[in-house]
Amino acid sequence: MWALRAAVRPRFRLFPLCCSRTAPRAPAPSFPARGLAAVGRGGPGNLEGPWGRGRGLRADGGRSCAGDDEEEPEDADEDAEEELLQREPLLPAGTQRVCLVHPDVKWGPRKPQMTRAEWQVAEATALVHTLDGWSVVQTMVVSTKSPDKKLVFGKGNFEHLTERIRRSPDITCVFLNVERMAAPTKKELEAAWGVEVFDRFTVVLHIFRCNARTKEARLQVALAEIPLLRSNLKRDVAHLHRGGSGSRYIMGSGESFMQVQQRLLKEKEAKIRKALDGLRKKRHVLRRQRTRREFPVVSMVGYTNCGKTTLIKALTGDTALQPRDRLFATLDVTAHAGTLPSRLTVLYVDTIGFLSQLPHGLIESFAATLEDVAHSDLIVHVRDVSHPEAELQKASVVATLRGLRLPAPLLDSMLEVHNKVDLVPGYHPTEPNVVPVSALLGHGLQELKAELDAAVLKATGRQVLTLRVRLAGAQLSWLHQEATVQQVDVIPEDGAADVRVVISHSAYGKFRKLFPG
Ligand SMILES: Nc1nc2c(ncn2[C@@H]2O[C@H](COP(=O)(O)OP(=O)(O)OP(=O)(O)O)[C@@H](O)[C@H]2O)c(=O)[nH]1
Ligand SMILES: [Mg+2]
Repeated sequence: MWALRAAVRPRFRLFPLCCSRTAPRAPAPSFPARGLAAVGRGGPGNLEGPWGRGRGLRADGGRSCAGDDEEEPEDADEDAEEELLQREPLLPAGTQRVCLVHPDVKWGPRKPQMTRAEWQVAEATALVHTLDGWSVVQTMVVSTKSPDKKLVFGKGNFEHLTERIRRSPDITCVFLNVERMAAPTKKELEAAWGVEVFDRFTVVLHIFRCNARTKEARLQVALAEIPLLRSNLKRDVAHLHRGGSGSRYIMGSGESFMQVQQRLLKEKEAKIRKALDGLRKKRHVLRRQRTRREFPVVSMVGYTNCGKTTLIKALTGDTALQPRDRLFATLDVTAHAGTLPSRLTVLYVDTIGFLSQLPHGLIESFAATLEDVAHSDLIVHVRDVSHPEAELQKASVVATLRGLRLPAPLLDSMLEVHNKVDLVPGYHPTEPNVVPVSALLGHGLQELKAELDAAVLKATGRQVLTLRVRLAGAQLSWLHQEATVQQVDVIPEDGAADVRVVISHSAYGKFRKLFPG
């Protein structure tokens, strides 16, 4: 920063010490984005709000996921919401030795673009290892022309695969690396292989369940699960009918078992949407308050595990942030206050990471959370340039952002950060306008902060001005309140001061009106 101080004239000088717009002196605590109103109550160094409470969860309706505490319901609404979150486990408990089966589509319209089977397998393996007690004991990459067919593979390959799985007693389940598996496919594969079979949707959903902390994130996961419950319902009803144990009509209601279950599911979906709507309204109110306080918001987006949380931690010094070497470590959108060289306080929003072929329903369910990205002043796209599939990851993130229909100026002004350069000796970005950093080692952070400063000032229409104010009046304290005071040079003989401020257009307009001349 303090190049600014070097430019000071040899006069008596004051630096702002306690204004609400200056840097928090202690590292600011993190807080869920929906709790941003707290900023308005005492500045970012003095946040209060729900982030201090244990944000535990019962993620799978019975078995709590590692590291979670129970969250106390506060009122009847919360009780009802808790009830919506009680669900059957998606995946079996305990240690699992997984056989990863990857259908390799080498030709045709379903062939994945820009990627190779080995990286898809590596990503699927990383997903499995995210689950406590789960490990991949065998990996089988099997060619197929038509992954949409009921048995996914051609006859010969399928028989060969079945024999290999059947001959391996150490395998406890199979992860079939397809986006979604139809219920009849799952049933037939399980019958043939003699173990449970899961698709990417179920595995990712389970990880989401385990990692979601806030009520909103948990409800969003519950909403994303509805299609899965629907297809399970069809399977269960077919099973009941075949077993002859399901009565076709529920006594007196005139509804079949299937209709009752579907109705209940519809009601559940409506309740979840309503609860989410309530949270969304709260979020809107809080966002309005935040806009009034005019803290610029910088959203960090990027592929999962690229280092978003680590970078925010490095930029803010927020020790509450816990980066982890696992996919989807962050599921709750949280905001963290930091200071730029101009002394401007900004809020960095940590977001859920993206994944190529992330099931659509999941992204849609998280659209409300991602609304914060749409309402930010600047988007920073963090990339892991040490990753062999860095280009594919970039394409996947950009495509997802486009799908969110963000305002064009926001997409156009996006800043790209190349992270983990410490893992690529001699790294030099080939593209212009990108900032190379190592969030872990703290390399390149000053350059990044300078870029962020310029981009935030531009995006928010703020300007750096030097204003002459009278010391006797209220101008100086008004500027401390409504702008970011960078420097005050007192001119004793005039009873005045030259004040350098970062000020928004609207605040400057108010200043001129309040203190004409
Ligand atoms: N070597 C190196 N590792 C890094 C760097 N930045 C982050 N990491 C590591 O990458 C892993 C993931 O970091 P996170 O900050 O949790 O990544 P994220 O993008 O927030 O991940 P999700 O929340 O899961 O999407 C952690 O093990 C970090 O220590 C870096 O600059 N260099
Ligand atoms: Mg994270």
